[in-house]
Amino acid sequence: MAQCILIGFMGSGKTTVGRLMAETTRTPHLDLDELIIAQSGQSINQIFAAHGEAYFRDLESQVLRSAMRAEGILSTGGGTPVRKENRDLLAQSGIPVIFLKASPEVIRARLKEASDRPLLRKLSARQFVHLHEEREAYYAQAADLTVVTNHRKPADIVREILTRADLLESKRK
Ligand SMILES: Nc1ncnc2c1ncn2[C@@H]1O[C@H](COP(=O)(O)OP(=O)(O)O)[C@@H](O)[C@H]1O
Ligand SMILES: O=C(O)C1=C[C@@H](OP(=O)(O)O)[C@@H](O)[C@H](O)C1
Ligand SMILES: [Mg+2]
Repeated sequence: MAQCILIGFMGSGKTTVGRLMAETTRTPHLDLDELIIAQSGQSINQIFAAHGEAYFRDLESQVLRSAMRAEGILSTGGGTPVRKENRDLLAQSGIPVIFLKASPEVIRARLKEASDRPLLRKLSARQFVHLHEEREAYYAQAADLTVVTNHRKPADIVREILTRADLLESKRK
């Protein structure tokens, strides 16, 4: 079973923090997007372009189910907790869920050059803020622990999560 699950908006740092946390604790890192890419042999952009978002979401739910059973730190995609089926899986898993929270301004700065987030490309500034607000409600609802990541180094964020090991352990018992 995964040690913990990281959730949060695109650019909140789930992949970066998950990778570093896995390295620090010498456990595997499981990243839903990377698993989907490996399984399908296509990039996230290619999957969205060739098959559409619904197809991607089906793959995501399928990969989530198996990744949760594996040992490691699990980084989800920003859209994972939007599906009720996925939220129910998270809630019933007994695995600690950590919400990496970042403001729209910080996220926009981090993802300014990113070309691998197909959902971002088509959003206006207003729509971006709206989507962020809408999704934060799902993240907050699913989280056992919320860590604000604005203007903090990944190593500092990992340290904070690891100081909460007691809380995280108690959920797994
Ligand atoms: N704490 C941080 N401070 C500054 N930049 C960060 C931080 N965490 C992530 N980034 C950068 O933001 C971008 C998105 O990070 P990523 O880990 O892919 O986020 P997510 O998986 O949540 O979409 C990357 O360029 C990454 O280097
Ligand atoms: O928020 C989303 O709906 C998505 C987030 C992405 O992952 P990151 O949150 O790791 O960027 C990736 O799964 C896909 O582009 C869709
Ligand atoms: Mg990611």
